[in-house]
Amino acid sequence: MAATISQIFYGTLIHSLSLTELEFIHNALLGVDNQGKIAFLERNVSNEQTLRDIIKKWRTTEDKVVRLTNRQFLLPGFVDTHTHAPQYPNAGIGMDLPLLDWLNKYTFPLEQSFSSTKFAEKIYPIVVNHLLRCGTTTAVYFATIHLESSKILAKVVQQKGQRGFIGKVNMDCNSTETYVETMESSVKDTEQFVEYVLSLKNESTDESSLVTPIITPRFAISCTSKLMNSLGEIAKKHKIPIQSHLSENTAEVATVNELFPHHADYTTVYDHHKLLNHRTIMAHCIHLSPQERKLIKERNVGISHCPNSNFALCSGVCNVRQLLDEGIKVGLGTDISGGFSKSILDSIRNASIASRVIYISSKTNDKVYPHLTLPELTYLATMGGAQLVNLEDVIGNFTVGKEFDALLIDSEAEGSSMQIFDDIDTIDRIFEKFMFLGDERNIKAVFVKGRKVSGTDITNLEANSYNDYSYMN
Ligand SMILES: O=c1[nH]c(=O)c2nc[nH]c2[nH]1
Ligand SMILES: [Zn+2]
Repeated sequence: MAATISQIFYGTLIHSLSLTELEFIHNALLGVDNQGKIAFLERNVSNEQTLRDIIKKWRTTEDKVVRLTNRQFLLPGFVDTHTHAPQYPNAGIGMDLPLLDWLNKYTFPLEQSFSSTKFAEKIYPIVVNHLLRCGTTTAVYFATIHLESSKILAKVVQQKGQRGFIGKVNMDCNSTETYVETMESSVKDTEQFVEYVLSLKNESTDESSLVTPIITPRFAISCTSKLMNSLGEIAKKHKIPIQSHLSENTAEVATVNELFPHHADYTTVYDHHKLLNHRTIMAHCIHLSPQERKLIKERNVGISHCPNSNFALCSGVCNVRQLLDEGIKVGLGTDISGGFSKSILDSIRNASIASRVIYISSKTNDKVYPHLTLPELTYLATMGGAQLVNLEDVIGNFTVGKEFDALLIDSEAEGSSMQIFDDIDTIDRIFEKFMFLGDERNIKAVFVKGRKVSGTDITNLEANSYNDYSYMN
């Protein structure tokens, strides 16, 4: 029996077919079923009769059709593969220090405030709302060491309908006196947290299946060997993902080498504790040796590239071209508040600039690393991220059968900072302008699994202009 169609979009769709192939589908007719899945995608539906025939074939009605203007298009939702929800109040401050000092001065004191569940209840809904507004349909979150506040983040993500991977942070050494756990409590609380998030999945509402627990040793400096071993076991037992930081800053790498002198390198420390596998996401990975990259590739670990953070904390410039050439999975992350922006559009722009820095400095060398192209940047923000969270068969582009995580982009939204010129700007130019000049004002609606989770009324796109700034409050 044919699926029940709940919504149909008619207009331009833009998505990645592969790392290098960006597809523009003009006069596309895309149907979403009542399970939030893409039921059909017809190309070049250029006349009304064909449109009506297709609608009839799917036993649905024309009132389900949302007609995009020729200044609008659909994009797959963005995947933020690395961000710290509790650090959001610090976004935009504290760029005067390198990583380890920055953690001690700015980050740990703020994270410690989440010992108060009241504080978590106040901050986390704002974070999730703002990320959704920016088009982040899937986010991979670090919370803090606190069990109850971490549960609140998971619950908020679930309630707001975002696809989320939520980690209670683990730290049992080398922190401040007040922001640290014992090994035993860290393991116990992590087990409880995992059970809680898995139980959210089993609730009967539809959106409940969108949250997943992720094991989150902060980094090797703040975890004892015993703790890392236990966390590897918990991840294995529940078949759940793992996230951490790796090789972000040279002082961090030197400290890890001092703390774990029996291991060949930083990557091997995690490998020894069974923390590297196809479900692992490692943020940064700027200063990896060739042997470390080989191990990352062998274990099929994904790397979250967070260029804003890498520039802001002066950590270094990651050679993403080299990682891609070596067949390593890469996605983009905002890394709030190491990175000062909450938007994956900003990650796209900084990834572009970082790749140009690498290209410029490689031009005089034997090995030249070409900078990332627009199709590659689009892929990293959508399909690349989907790969990191092992959802490449579920989200990331508009393949029939996938779930509809999408953004409705309006290049002429009210207050938009993109300038469109009628006689010059074709849709491919408009798309490129959006990627480099657009912002959340241009993101008219955000869908996760077919459900609108952010944005304005889309029933009459010609008539409605975007003027809802309520999220600013
Ligand atoms: O950018 C970062 N942000 C953090 O919070 C962190 N903790 C360890 N290493 C880190 N890097
Ligand atoms: Zn981080």
